Amino acid sequence: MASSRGNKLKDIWCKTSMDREKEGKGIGGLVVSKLDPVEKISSDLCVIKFCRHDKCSRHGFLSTLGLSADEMVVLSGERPVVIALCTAIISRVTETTLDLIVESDSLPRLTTSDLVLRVDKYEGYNTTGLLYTNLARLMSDDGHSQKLRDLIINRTKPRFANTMSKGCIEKVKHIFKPLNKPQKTAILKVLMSQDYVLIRGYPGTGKTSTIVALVRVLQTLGRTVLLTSYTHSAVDNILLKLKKEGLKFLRLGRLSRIHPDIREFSAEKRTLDCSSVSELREFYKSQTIVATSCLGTTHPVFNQRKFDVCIIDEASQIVQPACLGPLFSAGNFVLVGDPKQLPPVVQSKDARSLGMDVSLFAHLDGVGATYELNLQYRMNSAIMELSNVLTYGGALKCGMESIATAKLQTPNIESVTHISENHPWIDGVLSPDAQPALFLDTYQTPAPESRNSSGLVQNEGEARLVHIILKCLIKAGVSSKEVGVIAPYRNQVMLIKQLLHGNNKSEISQVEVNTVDQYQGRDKSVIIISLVRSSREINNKEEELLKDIRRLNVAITRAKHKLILLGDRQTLTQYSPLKTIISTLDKKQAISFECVPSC
Ligand SMILES: Nc1ncnc2c1ncn2[C@@H]1O[C@H](COP(=O)(O)OP(=O)(O)OP(=O)(O)O)[C@@H](O)[C@H]1O
Repeated sequence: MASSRGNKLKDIWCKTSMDREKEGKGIGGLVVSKLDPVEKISSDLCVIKFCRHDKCSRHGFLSTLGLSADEMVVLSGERPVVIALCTAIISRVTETTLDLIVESDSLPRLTTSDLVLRVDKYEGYNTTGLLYTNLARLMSDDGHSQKLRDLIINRTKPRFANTMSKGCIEKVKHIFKPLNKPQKTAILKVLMSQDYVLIRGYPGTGKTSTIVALVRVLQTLGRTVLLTSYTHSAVDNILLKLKKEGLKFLRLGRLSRIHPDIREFSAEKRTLDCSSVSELREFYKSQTIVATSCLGTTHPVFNQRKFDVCIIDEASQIVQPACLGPLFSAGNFVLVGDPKQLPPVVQSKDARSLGMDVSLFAHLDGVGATYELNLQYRMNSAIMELSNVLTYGGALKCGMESIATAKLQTPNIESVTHISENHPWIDGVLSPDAQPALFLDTYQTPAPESRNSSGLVQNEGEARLVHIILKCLIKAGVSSKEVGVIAPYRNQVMLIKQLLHGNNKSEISQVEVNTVDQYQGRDKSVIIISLVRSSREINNKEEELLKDIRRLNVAITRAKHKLILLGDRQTLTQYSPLKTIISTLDKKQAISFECVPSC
């Protein structure tokens, strides 16, 4: 079903109107009728009468071509080609005319002289259809699309105003107070921007806090804001903080996808008092902060109005055609992300090799509008150092001394003593003077990788070791909510979960076990990473995950106070990112030692 719907949508782009007509799915060669072409039926809607173009070679009655009253259609230009000018409802089809109900705002686009049109049955949009629409809009003739083409395709240098008025700065001074210098600079640059700004936020550097401050600043200065991200949870993550700051906003999207604490701001709830179309229109026009997902920009409000600034969070994880959607609705845009963390998820290797996983952020990075947030408030200095060696070359810095020196708190460490008698290595992991970042080498341990019945790789020895470490951490007084386990392979995640969930009520079963992708944007006091591979055998797909610097960077930067990497040094040092990490830990005597999972 899904694929047939997708194919039908593709047909609007790929099939001629003649072909669509033969299938009963469209009519081409249409022009606005010269006789009574437009009838106004309300303040917002009108009926436009279409007929065949004089020179159209197709004959036969329009009423026999398969389209009928009340059906929804997409109107496009056939000559010149302009895909998806607007949607319309068929009001009447006669032998020679087709009457369509359209929003009055669309009228100027449809009544352009010499425009020959086609209509296609609207069969619902899926994501792919929307992505194609965004690309088609980028190619359209209007000034805004042309500006976006210049900036995105030609990578024209974005423009900035030279100064900002003192009055403006005075008005927002109080919002700037708690921010650090890079955060302030980034916001000032947005205020001076005439095209776009990229805010590259390293892990834990306060991207969300900066967005929240930026929205407050823009609102104080009377500018309108469109706030988006690819996922609903990322949008609501910021909205929850805006709500805390006492800001009012409009959240578009299906109620079921909106965080329960944000639903009071949904369009559904906030328009309850509107009793006419014009009241609704006024309501939507008056909102200064509107938030939705990137795919939610199909809402009619985006045809009616533009925003001063569009902010897209987690932009380095969004494929370009999806990221484009909100940009058509704002004069200026801000992308927030970090191309050195997870890229957009693109399953197809061919698509990746053609650049589908290059986000708009990564594409525009380096053109001259990137501002960095590099002061982080998450990791202690030992963990941060690993990320610097792997990725940031020393640019990542601690925002506060107390963060740099923070240690894992283990108030009941004495109760672990009897376990560490059997497992002396536990002392090296958990004692108060143990290193904050560790690599446990399982090379001489019974921890070989194996395959489950479906051939997926796993490592039972490592899973048992994770279990022992977790038991000790919890006994030592660390809350299970503050510990996270990461594995690169889903099967290992399952295996560890099964081991922990033996007793559903135990605290250990509350520990979160997941792949890296599920952890982006979050942190835990302790992170244990089970690296699984312990073999020279090569499997390309499995290798890809271990070679991926960005994935490893995200995994290690989730830990605030303690990071424990678990794996077979001989195997893992074949992969250059892991080799870098393991040799950095060696240099610092932050140990690589043998452990025996005998319990
Ligand atoms: N200027 C600042 N001074 C002190 N603390 C700050 C500052 N900016 C952010 N923080 C703190 O840093 C922590 C991380 O902030 P935030 O959640 O905004 O980061 P983030 O960059 O969105 O994180 P992620 O890397 O997970 O996306 C929060 O506890 C926040 O209060």
